[in-house]
Amino acid sequence: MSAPKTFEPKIFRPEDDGPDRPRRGLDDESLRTQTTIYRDDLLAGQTMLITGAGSGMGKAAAYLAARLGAQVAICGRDPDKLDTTVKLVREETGSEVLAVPTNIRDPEAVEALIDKVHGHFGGIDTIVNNAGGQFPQDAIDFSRKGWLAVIDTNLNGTWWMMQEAAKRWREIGKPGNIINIVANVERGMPQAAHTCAARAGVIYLSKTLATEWSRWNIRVNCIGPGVIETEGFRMYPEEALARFHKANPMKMRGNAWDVAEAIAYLSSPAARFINGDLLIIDGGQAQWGVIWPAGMPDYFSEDGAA
Ligand SMILES: CCCCCCCCC/C=C/C(=O)SCCNC(=O)CCNC(=O)[C@H](O)C(C)(C)COP(=O)(O)OP(=O)(O)OC[C@H]1O[C@@H](n2cnc3c(N)ncnc32)[C@H](O)[C@@H]1OP(=O)(O)O
Ligand SMILES: NC(=O)C1=CN([C@@H]2O[C@H](COP(=O)(O)OP(=O)(O)OC[C@H]3O[C@@H](n4cnc5c(N)ncnc54)[C@H](OP(=O)(O)O)[C@@H]3O)[C@@H](O)[C@H]2O)C=CC1
Repeated sequence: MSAPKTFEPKIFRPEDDGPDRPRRGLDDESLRTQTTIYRDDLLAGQTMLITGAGSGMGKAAAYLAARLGAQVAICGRDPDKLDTTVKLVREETGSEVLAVPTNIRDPEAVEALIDKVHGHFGGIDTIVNNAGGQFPQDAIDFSRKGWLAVIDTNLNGTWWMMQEAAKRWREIGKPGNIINIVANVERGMPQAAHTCAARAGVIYLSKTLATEWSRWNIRVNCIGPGVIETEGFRMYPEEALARFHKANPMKMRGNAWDVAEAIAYLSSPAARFINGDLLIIDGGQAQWGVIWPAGMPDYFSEDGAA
């Protein structure tokens, strides 16, 4: 008879696993060597604003966009992280990225950001709402502040960006393209209920706006990543991370480049007739597995109580 298990998830803070955790995700050296199927000038003449681009998928997307000829503006809260993207792009492409430290939760700061990018580049063609995140916890234990932080970042912050961008596009009579990075939430996700609520909100907001805003030639689409190995993995305990890839039938983790290439596609002329859609990039996780971002409680294990 197997020994009884005692695992119950508890609050996990990124520092709990110690300072020596492996750094995850594509580092600058790996980004520099990524290849792409796209032609060099695919995005030439286009200006893109990418949020949360000091790390992870946002950084990869900014770098790829610049490589494909786009003018790129980025934001995030931490200016030092943004600087690493500016430096990478400058060294690899010779282009200057406009970095504007901004908290997307602050609607006035978002308005100023849109103003600044318009002023600097003379317009914006594509906005990528990638900034976001959450912490893993059973919903019943969410603090009020924690719930509000996740909803405010992922739902409200994304909305402020969309509305400010669209108001400007309507005002100047120019077309627009919005790409929202959400998550694969179709079947919900235990220990991530706050983010599921926010992301589902963004998905259905996007589908609605794709209709309302088509009269101004503004397209709105979402990308739903599954398990994509990035710096963001620090938010999860090692024990949970060790199982993440088992949630998809390919039993692998995607990387930031997988998502960056999808962003480039949705930004390109090839996507001109795609509107209101959700592109899932998850290796088939939606049809197959489940993730427990804080670790699976005994109750749900095969030999757990039921
Ligand atoms: C998409 C797929 C789904 C998750 C499924 C996972 C599978 C897919 C793999 C990866 C998915 C990813 O998204 S990876 C990307 C992850 N990247 C990120 O999450 C980066 C950005 N995240 C954040 O900034 C934070 O997590 C977030 C809470 C959203 C905002 O933080 P802020 O800095 O504004 O706020 P804080 O001051 O830190 O926290 C505010 C309150 O939130 C609560 N709080 C914060 N951290 C907490 C913690 N670890 N455990 C409990 N509670 C916590 C506390 O009540 C805090 O108040 P006090 O008690 O007073 O402090
Ligand atoms: N990695 C994965 O498997 C998955 C990720 N996602 C989502 O994809 C997006 C990118 O994640 P990923 O690259 O993995 O993780 P990262 O943590 O590397 O990236 C998230 C970025 O968002 C920025 N950010 C967070 N809050 C704010 C804010 N209030 N204002 C402005 N910027 C903010 C962060 O920068 P700073 O701290 O400087 O503000 C950070 O650079 C996130 O929305 C994430 O939740 C969804 C599904 C799966």
